[in-house]
Amino acid sequence: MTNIVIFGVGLIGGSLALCFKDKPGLRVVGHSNNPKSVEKYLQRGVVDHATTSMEEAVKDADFIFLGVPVGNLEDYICRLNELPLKPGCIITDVGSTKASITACAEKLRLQEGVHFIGGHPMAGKEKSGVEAATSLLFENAYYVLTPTENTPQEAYDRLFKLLQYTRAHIVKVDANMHDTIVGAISHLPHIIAVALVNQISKYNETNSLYKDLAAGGFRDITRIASSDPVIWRDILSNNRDVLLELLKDWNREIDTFIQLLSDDDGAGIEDQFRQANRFRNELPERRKGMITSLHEIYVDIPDQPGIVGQIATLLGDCRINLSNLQIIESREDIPGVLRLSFREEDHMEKAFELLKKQYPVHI
Ligand SMILES: NC(=O)C1=CN([C@@H]2O[C@H](COP(=O)(O)OP(=O)(O)OC[C@H]3O[C@@H](n4cnc5c(N)ncnc54)[C@H](O)[C@@H]3O)[C@@H](O)[C@H]2O)C=CC1
Ligand SMILES: O=C(O)C(=O)Cc1ccc(O)cc1
Repeated sequence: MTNIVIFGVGLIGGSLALCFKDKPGLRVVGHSNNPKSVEKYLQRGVVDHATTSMEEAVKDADFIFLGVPVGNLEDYICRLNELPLKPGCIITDVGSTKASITACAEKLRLQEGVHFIGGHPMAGKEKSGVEAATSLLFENAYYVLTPTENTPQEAYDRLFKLLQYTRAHIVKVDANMHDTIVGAISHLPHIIAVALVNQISKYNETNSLYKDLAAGGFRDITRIASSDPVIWRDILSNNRDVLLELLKDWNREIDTFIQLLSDDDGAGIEDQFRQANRFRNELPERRKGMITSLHEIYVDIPDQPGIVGQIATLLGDCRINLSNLQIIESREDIPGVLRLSFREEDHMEKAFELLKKQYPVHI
């Protein structure tokens, strides 16, 4: 039996638990300091066993996942290192930053035969808590691991193998490089979304039409401003140096627009949009990105007349609301791929369950 222990069974910890739960030979144990949370994990069937005792949780652990906020990770590793751990145990985390935790684990002398490998499943959402957890969260997303030169290959391979249950694409990245890149593509956009919402909310105090008229585009690019304040306080503080540099660059981009507008430089504005269009259109089509605004699934469909209508009717009959439907590849020699978008996550999940009985479906 392989024992997997999860500290912090929230959105990410809970989603991992659901990926491993009921898989042959795996037993999932959840830990919380709060007895009510322990009850909740069991009631929701997210784990096989749950406890408030750290010592009991880790007694036979083969893998320990830390799903707590970034600001608590170092404390957890230090406390775990004081407990009797099983030789061969692998400790890993899911924190959105990787440099400081990887350096901390390197510096700390972990018990003989115990290894830490940093991890970051690069998928999530603006909701938090075990209530928002789903086994589909990581499917087709990247999952970064940050082993160091001291990480035994055997330990990396074991974690890599276990993580196949997430159906994510596991990639090895240097921890510092991770923080630089993820700072740019995830942390900076979260700051921008929050700043934009706060700017508009101040205008709204004088005229509530701002809120009433805020539609499509505004909602799309500000969805992530609804993310958990404590989780994001910790991420931004932890990646502070990288973000301060990125924000200086951001100011330069904004200054460019100030200049273009002051000069009434229409061609320059067009050029900014052209450049952005080019890069954005090159982003991977079918990979679940960091900042997905819609819930989408992809269905491989046979190239036969009426098939699109049949799928739409099937969903409609089950009261599943589609927000968009698009054929993204259709040639005679390959099946078409249908992209179905949903505004509601649970509608996407229902559609996934329904359609997978008849067609290959990907997330
Ligand atoms: N939210 C997202 O989309 C993503 C978050 N992450 C990372 O995953 C980790 C967890 O984030 P979420 O699952 O979103 O948060 P969450 O709030 O859903 O879950 C956090 C869990 O940690 C527990 N917790 C909170 N404060 C604690 C403390 N002081 N001591 C012990 N336990 C505590 C909570 O009870 C909860 O079970 C964070 O490190 C975050 O950076 C990684 C990928 C995506
Ligand atoms: O909601 C989104 O689209 C996100 O960007 C989620 C997210 C948040 C934090 C991460 O470390 C990784 C992914």
